[in-house]
Amino acid sequence: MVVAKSWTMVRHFEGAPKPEDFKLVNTELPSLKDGELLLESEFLSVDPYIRPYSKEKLKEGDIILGSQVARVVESNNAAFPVGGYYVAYAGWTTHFISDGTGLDALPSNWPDNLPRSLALGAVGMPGVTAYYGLLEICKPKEGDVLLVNAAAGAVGSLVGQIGKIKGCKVVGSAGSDEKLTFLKEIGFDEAFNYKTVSSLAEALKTASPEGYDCYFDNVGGKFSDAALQQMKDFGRITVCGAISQYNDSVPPSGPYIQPYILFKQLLMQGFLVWTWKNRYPEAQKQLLQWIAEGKLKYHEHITNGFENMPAGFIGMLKGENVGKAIIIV
Ligand SMILES: NC(=O)C1=CN([C@@H]2O[C@H](COP(=O)(O)OP(=O)(O)OC[C@H]3O[C@@H](n4cnc5c(N)ncnc54)[C@H](OP(=O)(O)O)[C@@H]3O)[C@@H](O)[C@H]2O)C=CC1
Ligand SMILES: CCCCCCC/C=C/C=O
Repeated sequence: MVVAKSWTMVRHFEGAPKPEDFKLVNTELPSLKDGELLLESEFLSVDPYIRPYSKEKLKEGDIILGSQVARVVESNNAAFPVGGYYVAYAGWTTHFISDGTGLDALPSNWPDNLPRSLALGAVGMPGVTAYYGLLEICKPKEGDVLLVNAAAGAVGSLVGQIGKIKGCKVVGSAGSDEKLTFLKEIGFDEAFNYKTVSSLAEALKTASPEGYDCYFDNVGGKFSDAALQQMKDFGRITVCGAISQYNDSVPPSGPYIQPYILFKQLLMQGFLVWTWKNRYPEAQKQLLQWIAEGKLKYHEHITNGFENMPAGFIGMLKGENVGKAIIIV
């Protein structure tokens, strides 16, 4: 008999998630039926979307939302042999039974020397987000100036590097000086700490006095209010995330942005990676190639131990991570 350990939601989050919002439960899993397989999580992902999506998708007592790279340890389904690795959205759990629905095999050309955890990061959902969110909405051209915030994180660090590959000048903002050093190491031209600058408007002007052609927004809120005013005419904006607002229970009122969009003739579009689900392989192939060529660097922020998963999640939301936040079971 296999016992699955799972993190469940004690109560809906109010404000920032807290350790007491999570409860670890043990569940004995039943024997497999025909067509079923048992998987064991190897790496789990903690992502910002868990905070906003929990409200609509979970009820109290449910397993927390999330994805993992998991190995088949027992199988009654010939299509999923023992030893195979898959990305699943089974939530925060060490073991789970599946009939194969929704399991995504790692790309077939996965190099032996690459950690499988990258299937949750640079070659997974965040990588695909950076790839299509930047290339299909911002449509960067050689010589464009690109701005990205939460720049040292999973998505932002890839957006900046893809911008460099496409010939942009890249400006990033992040929340610590350690992160600014990281951004310079991976090729950002300019970087500033949004927590310590005296004025966001001045920091944006100093980093690019001529303004910005492309803005990849992971943060929203006051940062976006300032960034919109620094856009060049006909600038393109990908609204990928709004992490500064995920803990708000009442939407804050901000400046009304229509005049900036109107008089600068900006293009601003929301992006959800699920819309690109059938084009994952194409992006993953290119991301793997850039990694192999040394053009795309990845960094992971590892939390060891399934029991530390809430701390890893809370820490990521607070900005403790450089690169992709990963839990090793
Ligand atoms: N639309 C889509 O399909 C997808 C959207 N996303 C979005 O992209 C964004 C980045 O996700 P991901 O790369 O996985 O996460 P990150 O690895 O970037 O981790 C989150 C980061 O957000 C920053 N942050 C937290 N609170 C604030 C705040 N109040 N103001 C500014 N920055 C803050 C922190 O960095 P710092 O130290 O710099 O503050 C933290 O490290 C999120 O908004 C997420 O929701 C992600 C995947 C798919
Ligand atoms: C229930 C799974 C939701 C995955 C959402 C991926 C898009 C992310 C949006 C914001 O972070």
